[in-house]
Amino acid sequence: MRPVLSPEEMRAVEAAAMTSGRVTGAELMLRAGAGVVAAVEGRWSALAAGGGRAVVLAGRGNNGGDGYVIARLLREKGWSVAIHALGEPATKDAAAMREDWGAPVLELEALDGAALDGAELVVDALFGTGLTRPLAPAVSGALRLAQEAGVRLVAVDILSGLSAETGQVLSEAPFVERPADLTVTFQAPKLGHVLTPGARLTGPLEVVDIGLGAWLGEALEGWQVVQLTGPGGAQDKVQGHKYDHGHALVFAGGVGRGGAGRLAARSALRIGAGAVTLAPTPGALQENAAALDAVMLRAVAGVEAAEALLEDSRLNALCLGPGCGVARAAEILPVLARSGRALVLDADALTALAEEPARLGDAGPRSVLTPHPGEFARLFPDLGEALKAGRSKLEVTREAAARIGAVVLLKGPDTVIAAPDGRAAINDAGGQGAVPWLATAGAGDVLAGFVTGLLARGWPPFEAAAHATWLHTACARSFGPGLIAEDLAEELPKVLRRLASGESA
Ligand SMILES: NC(=O)C1=CN([C@@H]2O[C@H](COP(=O)(O)OP(=O)(O)OC[C@H]3O[C@@H](n4cnc5c(N)ncnc54)[C@H](O)[C@@H]3O)[C@@H](O)[C@H]2O)[C@@H](O)CC1
Ligand SMILES: [K+]
Repeated sequence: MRPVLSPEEMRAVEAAAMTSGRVTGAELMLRAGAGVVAAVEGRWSALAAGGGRAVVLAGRGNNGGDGYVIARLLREKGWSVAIHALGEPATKDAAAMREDWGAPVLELEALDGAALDGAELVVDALFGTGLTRPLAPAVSGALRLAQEAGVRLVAVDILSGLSAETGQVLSEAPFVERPADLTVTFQAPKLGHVLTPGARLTGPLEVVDIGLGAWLGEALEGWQVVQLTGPGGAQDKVQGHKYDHGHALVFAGGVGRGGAGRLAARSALRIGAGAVTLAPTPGALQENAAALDAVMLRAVAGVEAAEALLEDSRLNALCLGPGCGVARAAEILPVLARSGRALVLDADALTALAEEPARLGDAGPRSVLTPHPGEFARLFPDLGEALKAGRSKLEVTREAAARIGAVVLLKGPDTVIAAPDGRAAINDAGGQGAVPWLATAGAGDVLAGFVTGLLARGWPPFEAAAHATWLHTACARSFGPGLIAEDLAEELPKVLRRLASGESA
């Protein structure tokens, strides 16, 4: 796990550092520029010898200021460097760096194919965390030329055109969706690096320490967003009886509709719930019995049977939705909500909730809702619209969680998990660690089962949702292409074994 900052938080960190008097903006800019050059040399050792041709695209703000530093450092290493700038520097520090460059600067409009011909490196220092409006066509046009020339493209802080806040593309003209060959950011990743499409367009990301570590914690007391980069807690089961690890109850549907529930149930068992019971309709008991061994079975016809079953206080985590049927989910949901147990609501349970929005608050603080974007938009139509209109996925998920007082896990290549208190985690599976083969039928049922299993083991809802999400992608990554949902839970032991031995998952 590592912190992910909004542009505003990054500015607060920078301001705290400068207010302390221990570092100046110019010093930070010099460190940033030097960090980019070192990252380029580290990534492409052939470039470390210098002597190549580089084109630096510089904006008018401090991102451009970093560009002037990079240009000067490359020149000192024997590179031939041309700078194409959007205009005169508009900040004091950037102007000072332009001064230190001391050589002519070309206009951005003068960038053409000839200027890029034979170049080994294009440095994009047009806009960084300050981008708030769509790129003008002249700017995206210059970027497009560089992207289409096939020259190595290094983005300073963030690819220009990406919002560091939302990860959305901000551009008036169509934007070439070619990922940067390297993005070098400072001190900590920004939201725009982990939310899609930013995660994909960022390309490989390097985070350079520019000496702001001391102020990170101090300035960000309310800072609560993390990127899931590893397991979210200890894996080990402590010694004990099976019921010391909880007993999960997964509701399933009627005849011929048991697959999703079985996947969820098996996944809950694999992730370590001490016992798991599947509860289909009485008519579907036989077919489920034929397909299950370690997972136990109890038929539940409706409300009364559910209530009777929940008298068993060992059943401590419930899962409603996968393959359950909307009518059945709607009928049983109030019983489960009243029970106060930890509760995962997925699939048909979410559809049932969307049909009766007044019940959204019933879920309760120990619940986790796991919608995909379509379900999310049905549950929270205004937030779904806001998302479509470019509002941050992080913010809408947080708002949804705060509204209903439960954890919301909004799926996608950039799954966002938000707690009602504002904590949030982003699982970036859309960028470098992309696992496209995870988009397969039943994968969501497995995720619901993983969350349920961790809840049964006593994990708090936010941590359970975050950790399950991370393990889910780790399983997909470990299995690789050809994956079907059945493979996910079967891959889990291998992933857990690797984690236990300290290897990466
Ligand atoms: N925050 C920090 O601690 C550090 C920041 N540094 C650099 O400074 C950058 C941020 O600099 P700035 O805040 O000056 O912002 P930028 O250089 O990203 O943008 C410059 C200005 O352009 C304007 N603008 C926004 N969208 C526009 C558009 N579509 N067309 C035209 N103008 C637009 C904004 O007013 C913005 O302030 C970072 O990305 C990073 O590269 C580094 O120098 C080192 C330290
Ligand atoms: K940039």
